[in-house]
Amino acid sequence: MTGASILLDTVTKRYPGQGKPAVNGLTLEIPAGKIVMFVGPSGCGKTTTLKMINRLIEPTEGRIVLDGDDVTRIDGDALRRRIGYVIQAGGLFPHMSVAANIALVPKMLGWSKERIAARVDELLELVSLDPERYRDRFPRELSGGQQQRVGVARALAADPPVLLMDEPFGAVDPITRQRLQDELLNIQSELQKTIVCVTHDFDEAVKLGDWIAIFNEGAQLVQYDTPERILAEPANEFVENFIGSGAGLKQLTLTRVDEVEVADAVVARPGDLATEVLSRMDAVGHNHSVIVDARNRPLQWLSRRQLSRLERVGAARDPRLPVVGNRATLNDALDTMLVSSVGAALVTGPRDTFRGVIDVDTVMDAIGRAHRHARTAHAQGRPVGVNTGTLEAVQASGAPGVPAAGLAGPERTRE
Ligand SMILES: Nc1ncnc2c1ncn2[C@@H]1O[C@H](COP(=O)(O)OP(=O)(O)OP(=O)(O)O)[C@@H](O)[C@H]1O
Repeated sequence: MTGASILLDTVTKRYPGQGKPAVNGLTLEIPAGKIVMFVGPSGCGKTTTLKMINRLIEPTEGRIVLDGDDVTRIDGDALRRRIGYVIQAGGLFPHMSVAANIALVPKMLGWSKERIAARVDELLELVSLDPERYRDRFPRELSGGQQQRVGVARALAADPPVLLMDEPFGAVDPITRQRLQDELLNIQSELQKTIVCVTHDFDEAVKLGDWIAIFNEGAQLVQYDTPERILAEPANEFVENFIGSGAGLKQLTLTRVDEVEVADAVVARPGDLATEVLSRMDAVGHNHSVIVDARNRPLQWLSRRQLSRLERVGAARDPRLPVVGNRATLNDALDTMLVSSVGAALVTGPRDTFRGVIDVDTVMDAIGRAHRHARTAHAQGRPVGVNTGTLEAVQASGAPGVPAAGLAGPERTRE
């Protein structure tokens, strides 16, 4: 694991001229290598809390502890080199190329030219941008999603243990957002950074978060728990309202396509005889066949009727093919199925290769199982989150919120 643990220890932020503190005595443990999502109503102090971690905002009181080191008083610039920071739309410098944007921190750290160039290409590959095509472009020559990818690459440049993200995917369309979220999860499974992310989108919090912190005004922590338990056992009415309607449906966001069994399909290749494909479909009672290219990537999904009009299978790629990646959530899969004429979706794995078919029945089964699992899940290793004292005090008192106490209910945080 490369992530570092973070502790906010009784942290308060008072802005000059403001009556109430923006953040009030918050003690929050952020476990190493996990994704923690901050959600809550506008102005509740999410961004202030996030920016106190890299001291873009200085806490008025309290301590910030990174992997056991008190970093509250160390040089802020030095601290920020250990913490990647991603903001909406990437926050790229418009007059600098993609490569120069990514190279910012490595340059400051005095890396050699060769090392920087190699790192830039490695990171572009990591965020699924072809280095040859993109390294010399300027931000205005990129789509919103591509800019966001470069923003993530830049934040990861010097391999920091911590990544802070402030509404990273707020400015892109829903489909691009879904892809960027999937990519972040893929990157995270490889790198295991500690990621703290502010979002306005509760579904995004459920999809990405190992832990979700739900705040009310003054960064009062209302519930700090796994997405499963927040959905199954909201701490109070505030959380219920925040989750909104369709908590059952949101369970779909908890399960990924690679966790459910996908169905086999009759697979054919360009050039195959249509009659031969049809007879293979007859043999297994299937009404559709998936056409894949030489690298096993889906090209078309043909019905009996479509095949019966052909002599041989063609090589064209259907741009409207309903495809989901295996890191997508069942919610994403359901969205894709609903616009597909087949009422199902094709699932692809690494390098977009075809894995199988997912249909509505599979999704419905999974909802039932997710619900039962959430209710019986253990709350082991739950990090502390309170507005009522230091970590030591909370632990010494054995008060609600202590991870070792384990069974502390969701009512453990005081409002
Ligand atoms: N520089 C500042 N000076 C004075 N008050 C500020 C400053 N920055 C933020 N605040 C106030 O502190 C409170 C918390 O703001 P913050 O930006 O942390 O909230 P947030 O939860 O991130 O909000 P949003 O979801 O709208 O981005 C708000 O009441 C805000 O008006």
